[in-house]
Amino acid sequence: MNITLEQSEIIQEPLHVTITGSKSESNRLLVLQALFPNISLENVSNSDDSDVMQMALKSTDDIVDIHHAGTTMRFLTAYFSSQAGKSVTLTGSKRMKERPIKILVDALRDLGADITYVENDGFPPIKISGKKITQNEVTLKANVSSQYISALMLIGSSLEHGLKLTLDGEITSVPYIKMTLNLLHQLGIDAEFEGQVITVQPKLDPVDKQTLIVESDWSSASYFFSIVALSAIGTTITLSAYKDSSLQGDSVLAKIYKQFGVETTFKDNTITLQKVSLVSKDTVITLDLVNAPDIAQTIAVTCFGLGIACDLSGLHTLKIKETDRLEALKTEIEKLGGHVYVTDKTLVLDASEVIQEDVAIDTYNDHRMAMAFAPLALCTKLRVNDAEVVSKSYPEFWSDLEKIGFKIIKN
Ligand SMILES: O=C(O)C1=C[C@@H](OP(=O)(O)O)[C@@H](O)[C@H](O)C1
Ligand SMILES: C=C(OP(=O)(O)O)C(=O)O
Repeated sequence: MNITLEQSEIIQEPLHVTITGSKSESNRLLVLQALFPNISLENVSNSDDSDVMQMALKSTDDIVDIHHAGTTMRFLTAYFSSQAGKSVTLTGSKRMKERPIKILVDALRDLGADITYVENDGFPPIKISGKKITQNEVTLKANVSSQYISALMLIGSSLEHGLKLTLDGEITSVPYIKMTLNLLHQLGIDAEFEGQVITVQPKLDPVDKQTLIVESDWSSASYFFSIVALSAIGTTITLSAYKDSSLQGDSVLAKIYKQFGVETTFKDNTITLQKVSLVSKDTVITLDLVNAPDIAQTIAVTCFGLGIACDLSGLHTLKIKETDRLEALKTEIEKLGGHVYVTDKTLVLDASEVIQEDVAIDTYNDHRMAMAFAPLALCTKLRVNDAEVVSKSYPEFWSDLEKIGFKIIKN
């Protein structure tokens, strides 16, 4: 489905949006629930990535296709490796077969797991023959994806001797590791993350019966921060359901968007975003996003829409996500008339006055390409190709934009 976004103003009241649960929290908790069925979950994400996680955990098929879902692929690789007697081949989309998994597979093999590559070494699909894992110490490289580390942590307490992970080198996307740690703690699992070492103790007593409520997704909230940043002073949008102390690293948005004149306040599980000041055209937004890689696209496009420069670093993981997000951002912003310079870990955008009208944005099977560019409809008419990609994390994205006044025509 391709769509056209007519140049819009957000005028409809009340400007309130309820966002589905965090897909990162949901996918961790779904794996933990499979290990500890005593727990119940509320506000689980309705994203494709969480749907496919639920489907895979229930599946009795020999082959499980997890499509584009990175966390699902990585978390299930660890989970199925530890399920004695279960044999499964995990596969995914064309892009998933290009997203590396060797660091995780090597770590699991070091622990005694039985995993073989079905097509190309180092990449899905993989065939897993589940085994009882008794070894508990492993070292793995930490600068490629934190998902490998979270995957191991999630199964750690179900292993006979628990786990001791030694992280080699710089650690990327640290808040996601802390999110995993925190969820383990909520279940009463003894786990620590000190320096370069993570330990997870085996859980000998059953986990207490309890309900965990997933906080709504902060990465999804980022598109509304961008919308408010690109709107007139006074524009206000409220989003729910959030917690005052978030486990999601992307909650740093509230601090970052202050620089774009957006004030964030929190009350009763609702965040209120309000445009309170204009941003000077000679502002340069300089940020290291190593802890919040998923909001890089949103921020780059906000800067482009405001006509200001940015200098973003810490982006080395963007090349191995749903698409090469650095190249995709450069191509699409340049189609709109901007100037972007990328390396394999940085993105620099020049300040520019002009935004070309009626450009068709390609989305490269990447939900965040579609959602990050959509707010530009406040500046010009634009088109978005394959707009249905948003369902990977936020299926109601387009209908929520319509609710707040965006004019969307399906082509
Ligand atoms: O653990 C998680 O839920 C995630 C970790 C991050 O990946 P990397 O650690 O590969 O950067 C993030 O980009 C992804 O969207 C979700
Ligand atoms: C990178 C992402 O997801 P994943 O790695 O889980 O596919 C994302 O949602 O931006």
